[in-house]
Amino acid sequence: MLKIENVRVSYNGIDAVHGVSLEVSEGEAVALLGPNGAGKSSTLKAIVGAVASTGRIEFDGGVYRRQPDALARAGLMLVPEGRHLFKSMTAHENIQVGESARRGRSGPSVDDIYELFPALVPLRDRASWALSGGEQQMVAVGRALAGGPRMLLLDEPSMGLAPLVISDMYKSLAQIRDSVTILCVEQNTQAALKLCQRAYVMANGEIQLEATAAELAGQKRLMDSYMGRKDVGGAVEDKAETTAS
Ligand SMILES: Nc1ncnc2c1ncn2[C@@H]1O[C@H](COP(=O)(O)OP(=O)(O)OP(=O)(O)O)[C@@H](O)[C@H]1O
Repeated sequence: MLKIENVRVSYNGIDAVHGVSLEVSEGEAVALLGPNGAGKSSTLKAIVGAVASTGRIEFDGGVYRRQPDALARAGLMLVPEGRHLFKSMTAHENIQVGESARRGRSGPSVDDIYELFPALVPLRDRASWALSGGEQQMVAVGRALAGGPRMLLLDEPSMGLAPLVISDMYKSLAQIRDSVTILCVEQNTQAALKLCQRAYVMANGEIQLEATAAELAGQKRLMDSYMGRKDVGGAVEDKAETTAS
């Protein structure tokens, strides 16, 4: 469904993504893992045309080059890092904005979205700036889902959230996994490997490893070394998994 080949991104002449190729088939949930600065977000931004890039981006059989609107029309939607909600609009209005991008595609109704995120029901009329990080993340995912995506690109859905909130977010994502194809960028390897069937591990702007989630789940030491985590007296120091909201 999504195939990118030899994608390169550079900022002010400095390469951030060095020729990344990856593929996600329809119906799959795939993780793109890696430490800070690996180039994960830049790869997602290149896919949706939010940064200049070179290389080939194929979605649903069509080749796209710097055409963000065309990709959104084709049903590829990004939930960006930091959520980027319309802060003065309510939670409900943000979700309605998503619905207005549906363009005839089928997908979950607004009621379905409240069913997926019941915590949003009493908050629907609250301005988005007054929501917690976890609640804003629910609205951001709900807004993208309301657009009836065929594929969702999720950029660090766990970022800045407390462990229990991450767990709830990932339970909701597991509920939509069978109806939407997913590419999920994460530093929280545990959460992403539970959601996804397969993963790419990225470091220094390159894909270092591709494996099934089951293979990677059994390779904790290897994953920790890729993610730049160190063992502290037997307990693994993992900023991404312990950051509170
Ligand atoms: N707008 C920008 N201008 C200059 N350099 C940038 C810009 N955005 C990202 N970079 C650099 O590109 C490299 C890759 O960054 P990117 O955000 O893609 O990594 P990441 O793997 O998503 O990291 P994180 O998990 O910390 O978000 C980093 O060295 C970063 O400093």
